[in-house]
Amino acid sequence: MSAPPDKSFPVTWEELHRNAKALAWRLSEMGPFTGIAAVTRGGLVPAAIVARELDIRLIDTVCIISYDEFSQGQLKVLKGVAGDGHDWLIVDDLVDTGRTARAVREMLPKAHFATIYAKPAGKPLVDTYVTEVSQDTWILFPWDIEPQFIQPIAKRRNG
Ligand SMILES: O=P(O)(O)OC[C@H]1O[C@H](OP(=O)(O)OP(=O)(O)O)[C@H](O)[C@@H]1O
Ligand SMILES: Nc1nc2[nH]cnc2c(=O)[nH]1
Ligand SMILES: [Mg+2]
Repeated sequence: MSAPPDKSFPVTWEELHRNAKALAWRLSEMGPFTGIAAVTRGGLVPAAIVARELDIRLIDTVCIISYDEFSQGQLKVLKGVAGDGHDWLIVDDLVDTGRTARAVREMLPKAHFATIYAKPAGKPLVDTYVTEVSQDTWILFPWDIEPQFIQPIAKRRNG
């Protein structure tokens, strides 16, 4: 198991819902979209929220394995989507290095690619995003975390 990057950016369910709705507001001025391709697994919850807001009922999945916890390995595509992505929206939770986005874009070159979060290296690969996060920060999604005791700052500083 590799270690997480030093800086973390925890996201609550409420913040995620608010940001996914902000993404939907932006996307509502584009399209209309025939359907959504959610990039599993991180894109599933954002795609559900965007689909609800844009009244899209046709949802498919692009299934990719990329990261094992905090380190990226060889990309493995388990399942794609038929067609070239014309009038389709791709939704993922974030772009980091952009490797996943690049692979999905190659599969669906005509689709509109949207994420909630974008780090600088992956930003050029996304058509629409909501929040930029620095490259050395790890975003912690609500489904990856649970509340637990944490030492006061003073104690953490003094070792
Ligand atoms: O821009 P990149 O460096 O390629 O990273 C971005 C991808 O990494 C995460 O997925 P992950 O592989 O962790 O799988 P998961 O969605 O199943 O959690 C995230 O959901 C993006 O899909
Ligand atoms: N949860 C999470 N998954 C990622 N995959 C690539 N970058 C990240 C990140 O910052 N957070
Ligand atoms: Mg993912």
